Amino acid sequence: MKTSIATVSISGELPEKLEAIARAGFDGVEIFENDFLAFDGSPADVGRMVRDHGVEITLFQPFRDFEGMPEPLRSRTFDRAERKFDVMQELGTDLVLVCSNVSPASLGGIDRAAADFHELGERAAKRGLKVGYEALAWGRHINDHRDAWEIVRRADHPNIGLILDSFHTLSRKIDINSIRSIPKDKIFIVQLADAPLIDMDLLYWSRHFRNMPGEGDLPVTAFATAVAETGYDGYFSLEIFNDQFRGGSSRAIAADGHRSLIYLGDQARRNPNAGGLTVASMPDRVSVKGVGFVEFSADEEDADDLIGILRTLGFRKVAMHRTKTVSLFQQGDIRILVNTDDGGFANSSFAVHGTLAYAVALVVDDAEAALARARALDAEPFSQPVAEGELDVPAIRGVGGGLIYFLDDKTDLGHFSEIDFIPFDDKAAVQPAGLRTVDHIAQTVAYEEMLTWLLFYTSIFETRKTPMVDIIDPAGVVRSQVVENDAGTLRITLNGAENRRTLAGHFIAEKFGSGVQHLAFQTDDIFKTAEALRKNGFQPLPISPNYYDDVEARFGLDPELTERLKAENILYDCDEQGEFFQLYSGTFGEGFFFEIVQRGGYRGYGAPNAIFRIAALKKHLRPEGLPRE
Ligand SMILES: O=C(O)c1ccc(O)c(O)c1
Ligand SMILES: [Mg+2]
Repeated sequence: MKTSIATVSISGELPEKLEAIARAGFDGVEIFENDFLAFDGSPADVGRMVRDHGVEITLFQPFRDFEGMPEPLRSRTFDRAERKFDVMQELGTDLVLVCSNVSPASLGGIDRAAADFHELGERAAKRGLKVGYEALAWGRHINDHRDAWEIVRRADHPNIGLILDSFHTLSRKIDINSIRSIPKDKIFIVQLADAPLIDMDLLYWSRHFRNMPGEGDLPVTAFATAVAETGYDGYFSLEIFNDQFRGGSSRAIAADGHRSLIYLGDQARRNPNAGGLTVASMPDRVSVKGVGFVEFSADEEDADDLIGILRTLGFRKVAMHRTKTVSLFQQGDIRILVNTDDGGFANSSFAVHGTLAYAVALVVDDAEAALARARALDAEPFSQPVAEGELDVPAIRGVGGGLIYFLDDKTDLGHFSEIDFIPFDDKAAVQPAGLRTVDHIAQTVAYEEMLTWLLFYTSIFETRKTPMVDIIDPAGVVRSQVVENDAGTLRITLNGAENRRTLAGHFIAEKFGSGVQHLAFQTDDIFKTAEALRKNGFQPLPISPNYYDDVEARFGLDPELTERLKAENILYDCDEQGEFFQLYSGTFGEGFFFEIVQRGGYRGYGAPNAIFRIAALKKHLRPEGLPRE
């Protein structure tokens, strides 16, 4: 399998697009005619520029409204084709994509179209060129790859073949089994695109909402697997028309595209019938058994405040790092590191972002295998010098440039807190509050980054994403989507902020980037926890009394329970599986906070309560309101 992407998929002028495409590691690029027309250089210049990057031109496209034209239009389309053949030869590519005719002037008829293609094949052959025919989902007569294939079959010419495009097939729910019987040498190239399921006009959906395989809801992997079952092992080429991508970062979008194809190839290769696909093998998606620790970088002053909150939450300092000023706090299975060291990555992170939970350690079966999987999926590895005798924990860069460490029990990594740390006897009088484990980690990102990180987490880790929900902030909408595993041992909520007046938007603006905005811990008894917290001097986030009237009526709660919830500022929700209780801290710094949850079998995250707690958090952060700009 070789990877390619169409220039239309990313933002910028042609040179910037090509730079980003080459840097992301693609083998090939489809040159879109408009990108080429808008560029000042000659076709030969473009061809040279592509090849200088070590990339191949996979095809030139699109050639429109060709087949089935009545005279005199028919002669003119052939003349047009000859002109494009000239350009292709100058560019240095031998394949052109002809998409099915949408012109009202075009005539139907499989044999008429086949005859046109036969003649085009003859002309192309004279120049050593090839023509691939693709059915647009909205083509006037041909809108199904099965019909396009029948035309190609009847054209019966070695220089005429089929181009498959997952969007056109899957958007129309065409049976992908029909692909399996197409001879592989008649499939000239395969284009891939995913899309979110939205009920709208096919053309509009295709031209504005496509996204990378794995980012949307279409069964693109099954499609690619059906293609691979023919024995096809050529290019899989991304052709992504997306308004947001066109305006986004060319490098980031190209990198996402490359990751999406690597992931798709890995999934397809695992199907025994698609074994002919040449894809490097890599370890399985990483199964996460839990959160090993969360590490904050801070200066002394912020660290004092943070440690103050941790103590009221019932955490005790149990160890000190041997060589760095890092303290380890623990409660139940939850470990929090507070790093105030004046060197190393933590310190650089602090210099840029201020106090922040900049690193998360995940416990996996095999840390080296996890790192290998992540690297195969283009994640950036991280390491820094460690003192003699200390552990060099495998790590990658994650959201906002922060770190994800991998710990396992099969090596010394499982004993990091004994190897790198010295026990500490905490004399502070704190009541343990029954906090057992990390329930979820909430990361706030810019809205445009949501798909990037969803793809990052779902491709590297054994997780799934839940549907997106809108969280209403008094100053705007924040989109929220969860990445989680079945066991509930990894739950990450991603919140995409569109403007800086929302709590989430304010956080990333003030922190100079994306990062962990809150940490949620689990307790088995929220009321007992609340009582212990009170004794520790914990200040819960005050919730409006109006909320409790509403919640009592909405769920038909026993008034006595409502009173207890209200007294402790606990929020309530439930689903078919069970009840859910939430208790929040106030904000720390520019909008970071802690959450405590009790979940029976409840699967969600209390989204219906978000509007109330956001209003309360904002009031806590800035009683006078966030700045208006
Ligand atoms: O939207 C279009 O017109 C268009 C053009 C060429 C393609 O390959 C395609 O999938 C769509
Ligand atoms: Mg296409």
